[in-house]
Amino acid sequence: MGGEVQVRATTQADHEAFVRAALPAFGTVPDETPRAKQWWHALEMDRGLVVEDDGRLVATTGAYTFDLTVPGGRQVPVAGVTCVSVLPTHRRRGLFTALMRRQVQDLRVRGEAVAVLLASEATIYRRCGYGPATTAQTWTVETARGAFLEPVTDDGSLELSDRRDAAAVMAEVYDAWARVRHGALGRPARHWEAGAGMPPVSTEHRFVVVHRDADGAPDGYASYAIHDDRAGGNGRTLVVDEVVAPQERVRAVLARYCLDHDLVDAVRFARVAVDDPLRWRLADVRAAQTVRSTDWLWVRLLDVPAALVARGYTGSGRLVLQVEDAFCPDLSGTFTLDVEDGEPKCARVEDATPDLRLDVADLGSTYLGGVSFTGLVLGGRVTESTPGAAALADRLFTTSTAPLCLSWF
Ligand SMILES: CC(=O)SCCNC(=O)CCNC(=O)[C@H](O)C(C)(C)COP(=O)(O)OP(=O)(O)OC[C@H]1O[C@@H](n2cnc3c(N)ncnc32)[C@H](O)[C@@H]1OP(=O)(O)O
Repeated sequence: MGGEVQVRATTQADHEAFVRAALPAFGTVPDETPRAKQWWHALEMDRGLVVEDDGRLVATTGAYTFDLTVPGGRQVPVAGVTCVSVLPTHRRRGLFTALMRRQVQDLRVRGEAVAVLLASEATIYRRCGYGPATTAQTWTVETARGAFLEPVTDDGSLELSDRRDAAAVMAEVYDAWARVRHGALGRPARHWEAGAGMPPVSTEHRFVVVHRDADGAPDGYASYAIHDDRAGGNGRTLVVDEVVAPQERVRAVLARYCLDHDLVDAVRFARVAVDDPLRWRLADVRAAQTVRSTDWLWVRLLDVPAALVARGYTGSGRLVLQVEDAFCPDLSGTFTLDVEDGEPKCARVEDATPDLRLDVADLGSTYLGGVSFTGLVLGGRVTESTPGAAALADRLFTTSTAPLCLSWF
């Protein structure tokens, strides 16, 4: 293949070829993947893009239609970019770049102000304007050190179920949680139905303990499996995929259930926020060991004013932001952000002197309130032209709890 890279949109008829083209880049074989792990059944083929070489698909990308909960509580429609792949035989010829350019154009035409993704490598996506906006941690707590400082009061009840029987209740509780947690992505019904994702969305077996309030309404769940590695000297570990409950007290009840489980030496909590309050419940504040900490959701603003007015802020203030977007130069510009009692107005301006100069990827990092402007100034990413502008931006943008995304896509 030579000349300009030709990108074309997919249809449903491309589904099998798309999957067969995308999976080798990740080292996965479709025919050998158990049904419970076949996440590709929820792909939206009317949103896919591919490159062909001699009639064969050699590069792919797709997008899911999600809602993202932003600071202030609105749920904003976003593109969940996925399946970015180039066959190993066709790398470093600009196919990825061509796909991502076309995708950004398509998403803007659809009117999506924000795109998000989970990055396989941290070095790929900044060039396309994405910045890391949430962090996911994994904590291990030895059950012998897992006592709480104070008991958690509860007038509800717990019921043990599994992924198959509890799916409808999990979807309901998850939706209630996602509506109140900034950084959360909605989980469309077709993802649960197709088992598209990682546990507990995939249909692999999981124990699911459901919490019900005093009236019997479900208001929390924990999904987990127990790994037995006594032969390897590591004992039994209860591995929690997610503890989901809109109320923190109910999350604590579910965490207590996991820590009290019989015949378990340690509990591993996956997808935990950096500031998860579980740490403060524990009598031994060193008991929760962070065994992994990684960037999770990456954010790319496709329409700066629309994205900035979609979220809420804290207090009042005025900033002029000069945003550089090398990947989409026509999106570069200077914008005023006027916030009054948390409510924003944002406009593109031609002649204002900027308070902060930053790359669109860095604005993406700050969008959900989990990354501070001050940190980015100190790290050499953001230029502060007006003294105190980064501190003002932090007061406006930063949220009192860290954003959290539990989705895998
Ligand atoms: C949301 C998701 O789907 S995450 C999954 C991403 N996909 C994967 O990890 C699968 C394995 N990797 C791949 O399929 C490919 O290597 C891709 C998609 C990452 C890159 O595809 P390519 O077509 O080779 O990229 P392309 O030729 O457009 O490169 C553009 C630039 O990015 C750089 N680049 C490409 N891949 C990487 C990488 N993994 N790390 C750092 N830089 C990279 C190139 O060097 C090039 O830089 P330059 O413009 O300075 O010369």
